[in-house]
Amino acid sequence: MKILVDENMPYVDELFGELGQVVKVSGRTLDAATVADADVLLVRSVTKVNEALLQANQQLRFVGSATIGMDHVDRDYLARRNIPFANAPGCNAIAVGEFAFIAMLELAQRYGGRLQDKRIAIVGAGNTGTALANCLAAYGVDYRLCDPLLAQSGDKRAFYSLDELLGWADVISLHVPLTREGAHPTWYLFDEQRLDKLPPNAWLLNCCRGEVIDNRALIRVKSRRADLRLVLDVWEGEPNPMAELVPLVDLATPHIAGYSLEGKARGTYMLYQALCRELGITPSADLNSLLPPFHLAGVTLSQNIDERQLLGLCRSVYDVRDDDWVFRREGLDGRGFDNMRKNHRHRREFSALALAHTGASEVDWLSQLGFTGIGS
Ligand SMILES: NC(=O)c1ccc[n+]([C@@H]2O[C@H](COP(=O)([O-])OP(=O)(O)OC[C@H]3O[C@@H](n4cnc5c(N)ncnc54)[C@H](O)[C@@H]3O)[C@@H](O)[C@H]2O)c1
Ligand SMILES: O=C(O)[C@H](O)[C@H](O)COP(=O)(O)O
Repeated sequence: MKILVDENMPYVDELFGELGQVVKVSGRTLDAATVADADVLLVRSVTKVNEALLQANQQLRFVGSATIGMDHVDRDYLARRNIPFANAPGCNAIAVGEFAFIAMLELAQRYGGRLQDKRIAIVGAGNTGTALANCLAAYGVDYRLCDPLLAQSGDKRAFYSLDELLGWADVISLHVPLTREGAHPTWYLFDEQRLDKLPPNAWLLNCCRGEVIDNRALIRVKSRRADLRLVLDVWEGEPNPMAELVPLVDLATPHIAGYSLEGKARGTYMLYQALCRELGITPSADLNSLLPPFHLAGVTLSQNIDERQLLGLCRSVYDVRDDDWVFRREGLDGRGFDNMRKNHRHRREFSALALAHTGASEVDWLSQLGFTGIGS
């Protein structure tokens, strides 16, 4: 069985090696001829999976995408051809939630004031939005959710309209899929008109898909609104972000908000489980054994920590300023953008760091934030 895999998917040899011959390819440039004799195709978000890619292949048994987003996959076409498909919902939700939380702590530190005093609007309350909400709740930050689809579906949480939240929030964090149809499409959800309604001194974070914000309009609005603070992990026109936009952004990264080692491992593992199901095999590999140990054995806290110290703790797990710095230097063209993503292996989740305390400090809320608590 030939298993064609995007080269940016870690742990494929360990997980799929026993199921067939693993062949690694560039997902960005994958073509129909290369896919023609594959039995299994495993992609990431940069591969458009559609008729053009698959028409020469008559033997494909399974397509998997190690991502949450599915806007790159023509699922109707796969269904018409009876090709089973799986993605990895939730695999990198914790990574995205922690990324947005850390970015907010960075902005608070950079511009004064405390994150704890801000009001946060989370637009899209699915896996990643909820992961951010969990971080904010653990730290005691006031947040509200906007998700008309979940509101209609009977989700019992309190929901607000986007316009209500634009009148309430200091910070807006975007966590929606990219959709062009339906009652609540998200393509250019933040067009110029809506960007103009951002409250004074607002922070706007986009960790979902670049095209949820009209990036040209954002350049125009930001050029006349110096008060706005921007965190962009995703860009219209990836892998070529608009060069004029990057200097206007406080924290700029190349679509790596979900790129914790844990998140990537979970993504590959979820596809491994799905393929095993499809083949009628019991999965034998263990997810936890894939991850390397964290470089810090643990941290002992001797007193309660303030926001600056919390940021220090978060930075010891993942320092977003490193990625921002490299991105501005190397990531601005397509090759640099993709290279940075391909070589991105340094980030862990809060759970990698074990926290002990001496008794004088309170660490329960840090466990809720995601750190591993090991008591006193
Ligand atoms: N930057 C990254 O590395 C990264 C990582 C993971 C996911 N993503 C992107 O983020 C998106 C969200 O991920 P998720 O795991 O939270 O997905 P999800 O499907 O769990 O949640 C998305 C939520 O958005 C809601 N929604 C849809 N349209 C909306 C609208 N117009 N207004 C408000 N809410 C709306 C949906 O009802 C859903 O609850 C993914 O589709 C993917 O494109 C990016
Ligand atoms: O949708 C997702 O899961 C994320 O956007 C994911 O992190 C994208 O990463 P990629 O597949 O492009 O490597």
